[in-house]
Amino acid sequence: MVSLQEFVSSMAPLIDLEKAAEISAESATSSKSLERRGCIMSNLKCTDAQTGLMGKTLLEFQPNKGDVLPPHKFGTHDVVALKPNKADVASSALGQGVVYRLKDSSITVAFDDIPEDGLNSPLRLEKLANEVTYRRMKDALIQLSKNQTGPSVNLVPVLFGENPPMSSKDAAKFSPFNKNLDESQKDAISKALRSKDVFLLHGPPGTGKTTTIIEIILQEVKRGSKILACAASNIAVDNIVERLSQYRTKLVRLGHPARLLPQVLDSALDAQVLRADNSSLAGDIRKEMKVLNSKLLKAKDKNTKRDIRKELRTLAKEERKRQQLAVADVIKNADVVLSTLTGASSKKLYGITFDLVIIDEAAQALEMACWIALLKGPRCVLAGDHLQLPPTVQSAEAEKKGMGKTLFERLTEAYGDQITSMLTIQYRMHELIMNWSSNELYKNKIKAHSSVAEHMLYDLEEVKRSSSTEPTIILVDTTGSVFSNAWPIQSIYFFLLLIPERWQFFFPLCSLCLTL
Ligand SMILES: Nc1ncnc2c1ncn2[C@@H]1O[C@H](COP(=O)(O)OP(=O)(O)OP(=O)(O)O)[C@@H](O)[C@H]1O
Repeated sequence: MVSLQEFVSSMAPLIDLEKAAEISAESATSSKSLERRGCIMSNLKCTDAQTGLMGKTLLEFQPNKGDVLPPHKFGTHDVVALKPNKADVASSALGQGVVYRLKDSSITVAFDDIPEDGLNSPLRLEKLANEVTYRRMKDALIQLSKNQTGPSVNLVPVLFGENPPMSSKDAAKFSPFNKNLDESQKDAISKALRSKDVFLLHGPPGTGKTTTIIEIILQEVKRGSKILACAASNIAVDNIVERLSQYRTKLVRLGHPARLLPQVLDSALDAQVLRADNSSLAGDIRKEMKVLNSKLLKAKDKNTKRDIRKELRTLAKEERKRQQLAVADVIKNADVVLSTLTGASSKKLYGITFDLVIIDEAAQALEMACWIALLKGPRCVLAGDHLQLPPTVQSAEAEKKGMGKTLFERLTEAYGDQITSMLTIQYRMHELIMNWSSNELYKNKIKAHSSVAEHMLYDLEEVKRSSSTEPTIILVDTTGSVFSNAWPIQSIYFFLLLIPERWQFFFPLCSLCLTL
C-alpha cells in the first residue's frame, strides 16, 4: 500500500496539474470566443436587488436587448464573476457570486458583498473555474502530512497500511428504524457499527446504498455519536438530507443556500440560524438593508452611493457578527452535520470533531477531497461502487500518475472483505437488465427484488403495450454508425436502461440512432 509520505509527495504536483487543466479548459484567448462557448453572458442590466439569507445580496440580471438571455452554459450553483460589459478577460471583477436562479429572461446571482460600483452600466457574467476546491485539497494535504495529533490520528495509519483495521468482536445488535431492510443491508450495518476505524459499503446500482447509510447514521446517533456526512456533489448530500429529514434527527446542512435543493433549505445552516435568532433586531437589519439596496440601485450621485454602500457594509458586518455565535450553537447542537467534501473545510467547522465521518459516492470522489473530511474524525464509513464510473480527472497526466485512483478502490484492494460489505439485492431494474452487470462485474451475486424482477415498461399507467415497449432490453449495434466513436451516447443508452424512470428517453434515442 502507498505510504503516507509517498501519497503526500505524489499528490501535491497532481493537484496543480489538475487545477491547470481545469483553468485552461475554461479559459480562452478572447471574451468573444468564451461567449461563443456559452461561458460569458454579456450585455446585461441589473434589474433588482434583494437581501437573501445571511446578508447575501441577490442581484437579478436581464438582457439589455430582447427578452431572452443569450444561449449559455450557466447553471445554478456555478461560481461567476460580474464585470463591466467591455472589460477584457483578465480584468478584475466587480464581484464574485453563485448563480441562484435561472429563467429564460433573467439570471439571479447571490453575492456575499455588494459589488462596489458599475451596477448602472452594461454588465456581463463570466463562469469561473472553481479554484477553491484545489486550494482546500492542498490545505488538507498539508494537514495530513503533519497529522501527529487531531481526531484522525489513529485512522490515518490504518488507511496507509501502517496499522491493521480493527473491529469489535461483539455482534452489534440493533433494532432497525427502517423495517424493510434486507439481510445484506442489515449485515452491512452491523459490520459498520462494529468497525473501529474504517468500513466500506459496496453498493452496486439500486441496491440501497443510501438507504443503508441512513440507517447507519440513525443507529450511530442513537449510540450518541456526532456525525459528519459528506459526498463529492451537492446533489448527493441533498439526497441524504432529504431522506434523513423524515426521521427526528438534529441535522444541519452546510453550504451556500444558492447551491442547495429547495426541499432541503429548511435544514440549511443559514435557515436554522435565522430561525434560532428571532430577535427583532435581525429582521430590522434585513429590512433596512433591503431599503438601502433599492436606494443604491436608483442612486446616481457618487457620494450618495458611497454613503449607502458604507452603511450597507456596517449593517452586514453587524448581522454577521451577531450570527457567528448562533452558527456555532446550531453546529454544536446538531447530531449530524452534512456538507460536500470541500464544504467540510468550512471555517464554521474549525475545532469541531466528529465520532464518525461518512462519505457517500466515495468511489466517485478524488482521494484528496475525501481527506478534507476524514481528518475530522477517528472512524469512517465510505460508501460507493468502484466498479462504476471513477471520478473525472481532466489532466491526462494527473490521471496517468494516479490521481483518479480512489481511496475506496485503494482500500478495497488492500483489505477486501475484511472491511467491506457488498449489498446484493437490487430494487431498480428488471432482472434481465441486471444480469449483464451482475455477471460481468459483481460475480453474479446481485439478485433482483421481487418488486422489480419482472416489472415492464408497459406496467406504467401511461405506457401502451407495443412492439417497442414489450422487449425488456434492446441492444443497438452502433458499429459503423455516426455514434460508433461516440462513447457518451452509448453510455447514455446503458444509463437509460439502468433507470426505469428514464426509459421513455431510451426508445426515442434508439429510433434516432437507427434513423441516422
Ligand atoms: N430494503 C428495501 N426494501 C424496499 N426498497 C428498498 C430497499 N432498499 C432500497 N430500496 C429502494 O431501492 C431504491 C434504491 O435505493 P437507494 O437510493 O438507497 O440505492 P442506491 O444504491 O443509493 O442507489 P444508486 O444506485 O442511485 O446509488 C430506492 O427506491 C429505495 O427506496
